[in-house]
Amino acid sequence: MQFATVNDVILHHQLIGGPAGRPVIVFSNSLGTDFRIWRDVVVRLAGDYPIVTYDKRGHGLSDLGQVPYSIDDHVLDLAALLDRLDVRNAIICGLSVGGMIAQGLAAKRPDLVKALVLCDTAHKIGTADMWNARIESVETKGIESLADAVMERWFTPAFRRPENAAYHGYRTMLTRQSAVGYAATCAALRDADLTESTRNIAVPTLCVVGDQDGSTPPDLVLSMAKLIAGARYEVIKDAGHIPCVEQPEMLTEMIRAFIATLPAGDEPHG
Ligand SMILES: O=C(O)CCC(=O)CC(=O)O
Repeated sequence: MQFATVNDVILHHQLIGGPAGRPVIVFSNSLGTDFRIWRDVVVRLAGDYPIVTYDKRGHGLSDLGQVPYSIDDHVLDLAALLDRLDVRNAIICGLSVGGMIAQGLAAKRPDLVKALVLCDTAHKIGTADMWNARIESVETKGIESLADAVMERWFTPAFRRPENAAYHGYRTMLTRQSAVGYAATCAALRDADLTESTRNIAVPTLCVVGDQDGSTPPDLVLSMAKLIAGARYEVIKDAGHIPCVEQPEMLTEMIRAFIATLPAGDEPHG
């Protein structure tokens, strides 16, 4: 099954089976991307763990739904998708807005969350003025008008070489997203301040960030890690905002090492 209707939107997703008794790893992606950004991490983990990837509403092949969105809309979508797939007690790995969705899920549906990997994200990202300016640009001039500036935050200069086909491919991924879904998710980011609920996160948590992240820099991610009791904090060298694309091997190793520290539990999935 690749498409499921939850909360009145069709969500594009993928469930890759894995050995029984292993926790499911769920990946939630960032603003302006779809679940293909996780590919190079997923291929390294597939076979060892069941894996769920999905396109949040307004992105990839998922529906737009009612706009604008709140973080709760995205959180409730993921909760409903995991209920539909009969996944509980999962490791939720979220990048940027996907990491805010992961934090929100841990607060709202702790039964679904065994542990968190919070990647290049924070409890609060940007300011209202910044998001309102971004929404206005997207609505009046389209995503293309922002794309070069976004690429500078997402990727290191080494990745942005003109001859790097992957760089052009991910730029195309950004510009082909729905401008309406992108702006609606900017509104969700603008309105989200998870400081209080993130302070109460009680599951094992790994916080990671690219050393050259221009969207959620290391200091910001560290400030989130400090809110969460016992959280680990790791910096990935030679990566911008999207280490699953730029340094998938390093990120996968960090995820594996983190999972090795987790207690075994009851991890059913359908
Ligand atoms: O990537 C996200 O989900 C939000 C943070 C952001 O603004 C990314 C960007 O710099 O475009």
